[in-house]
Amino acid sequence: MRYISTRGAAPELPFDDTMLTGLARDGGLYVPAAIPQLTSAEIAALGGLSYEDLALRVMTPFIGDSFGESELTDLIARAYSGFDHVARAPLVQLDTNHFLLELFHGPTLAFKDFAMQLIGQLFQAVLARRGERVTIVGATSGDTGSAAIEAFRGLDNVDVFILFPHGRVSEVQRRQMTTPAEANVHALAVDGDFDDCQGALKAMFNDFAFRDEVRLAGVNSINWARVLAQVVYYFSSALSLGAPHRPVSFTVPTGNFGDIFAGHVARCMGLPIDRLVAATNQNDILHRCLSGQGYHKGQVVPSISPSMDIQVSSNFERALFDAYGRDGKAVAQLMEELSLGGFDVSQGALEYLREQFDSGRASEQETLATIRRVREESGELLCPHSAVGVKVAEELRDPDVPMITLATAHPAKFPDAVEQASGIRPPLPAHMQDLFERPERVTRIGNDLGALKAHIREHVQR
Ligand SMILES: Cc1ncc(COP(=O)(O)O)c(C=O)c1O
Ligand SMILES: N[C@@H](CCOP(=O)(O)O)C(=O)O
Repeated sequence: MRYISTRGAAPELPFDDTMLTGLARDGGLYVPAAIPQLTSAEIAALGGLSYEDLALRVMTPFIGDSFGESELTDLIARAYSGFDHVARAPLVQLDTNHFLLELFHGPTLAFKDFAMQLIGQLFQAVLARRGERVTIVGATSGDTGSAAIEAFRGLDNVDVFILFPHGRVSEVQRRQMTTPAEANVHALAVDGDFDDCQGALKAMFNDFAFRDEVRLAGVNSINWARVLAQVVYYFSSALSLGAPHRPVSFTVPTGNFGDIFAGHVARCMGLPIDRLVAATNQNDILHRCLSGQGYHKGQVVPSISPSMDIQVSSNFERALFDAYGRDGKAVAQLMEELSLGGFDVSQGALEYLREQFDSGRASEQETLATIRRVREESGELLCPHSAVGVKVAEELRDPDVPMITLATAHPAKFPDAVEQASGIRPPLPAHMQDLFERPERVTRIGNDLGALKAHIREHVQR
């Protein structure tokens, strides 16, 4: 399996190099040169497997010979051993034909653990094999950062620097990032929003001298391995509800477009998915774009679902690559226009995108009302991101097709919003009970690329 860049001007790579490289050297994102296909009979044969066995079967065609089967089996087993639910991604029923896919049973209580716990294992295996070390820099609106720190804390051959927007993550999220004591963990509170953090990260990748000097690696969904690991739970949940004999739909709380893009990949592999719905909060650039209004940046507005407070949605580039017939030059041109404020999508590309993705948005009041109502009606306590998903799913779903809404985080990560909506303050699980007593270690830093690079150079362990 070879990987190519969405901007068409970077070297093709195998899976392991793609994973270590992160952003392609032409500024694009890596995607498989061709998506592996499964027949209906092959999908049916995946029914009843454990999550780990399913992960092996779904991911192997993308990984090629970068890892042997027994090594990969072992790494997958280690990745998911810290989850607190034997099904890893259990489904619960909310209503007739409406299901919630609980993706928050990993160590940091968000869907990011599915990919990050695995990537932690894959990185360690490749770095040990090659005798290399890397500097991971990540941008986060709250959940990627804590998941990355959890996956890489204490490793000898990795430093991890996490850029998060100061004052714009929940207190639980912040403490998850600032309380680990390991010397290789560096939490940086940036005076800016998530787009500033992600912009700085991409600029670091595009500065080849810096990139090569610190041996920069990325674990945001820039990294194809992140998207790949997330494809698995689309299969596990659809199989539970009768795939491939019965199509299902998904609604995905969306910000950086990585999670829903994983659903798109599952569908391209042959999983019968009827609708893939992107649900946004008031930062609704994706919903506006899919509604035909072009992709034009505005200000990021803080919300009660802070992990989705994003305007420049990184993985949308992967969808645009497909929408523009895999024309890297066309995508590079669009990204150039985006750096100046935005772009209009051509008619043909828009038709493709609208065939693949539906969309909707939830306001702050609608999100709060959904948390309250779902709690009363079903007993399920939603985090605000999952509530955005449920609200949009209820609006758009076809009653005859099972709808699966992704519950992307545990409500205890956002206790203020959940309490405001429901009157219930969700307790942290046992392993995080003392989170508020642990000492914090964080560097406040300006939204300044030079200062960020200087800080990383100074603190990286050589
Ligand atoms: C809890 C939560 N829900 C939803 C999202 C949006 O996911 P994506 O950025 O993959 O669209 C995020 C951030 O990624 C998140 O942390
Ligand atoms: N919501 C994310 C933003 C970064 O997304 P990623 O999937 O590209 O890592 C977060 O919680 O940090």
